[in-house]
Amino acid sequence: MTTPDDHTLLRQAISLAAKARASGNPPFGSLLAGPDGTILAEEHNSTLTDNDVTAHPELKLARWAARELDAQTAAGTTMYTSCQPCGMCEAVIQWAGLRRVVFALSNEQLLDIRPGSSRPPVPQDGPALLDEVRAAVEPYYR
Ligand SMILES: Nc1ccnc(=O)[nH]1
Repeated sequence: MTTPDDHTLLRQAISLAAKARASGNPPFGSLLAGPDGTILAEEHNSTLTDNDVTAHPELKLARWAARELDAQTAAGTTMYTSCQPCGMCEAVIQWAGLRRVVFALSNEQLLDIRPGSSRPPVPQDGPALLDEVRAAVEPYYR
């Protein structure tokens, strides 16, 4: 459920998407609104100008929140974003302790506009060297 107040902030995220495009980047924009609704930080996509495929606004904001917000503030902070976060960003939003995301365009709707990015799953080999890795890891948790 989204409210008229959500829509006001969502419109600002959409204007950040336009700003991304004007700066030579794909059109995605996001912002964080704190527990009282004030805007804490804004970002737009900079994947092309930064030459960094991970430079999504959602990721940059979640990392900012992880560094700058205490747990209680993070839990009361909402991310407003022009497009639903991708899997990469969703995980980082979760780790940062944010508890609500409001998006305009869904990932499914984005697929109708733009073909999906084809990044195949990365093969992972392991586990291996259990004794050696346990010696490095276990003392930390004891
Ligand atoms: N939700 C998003 C999809 C693609 N790129 C972005 O920056 N954000």
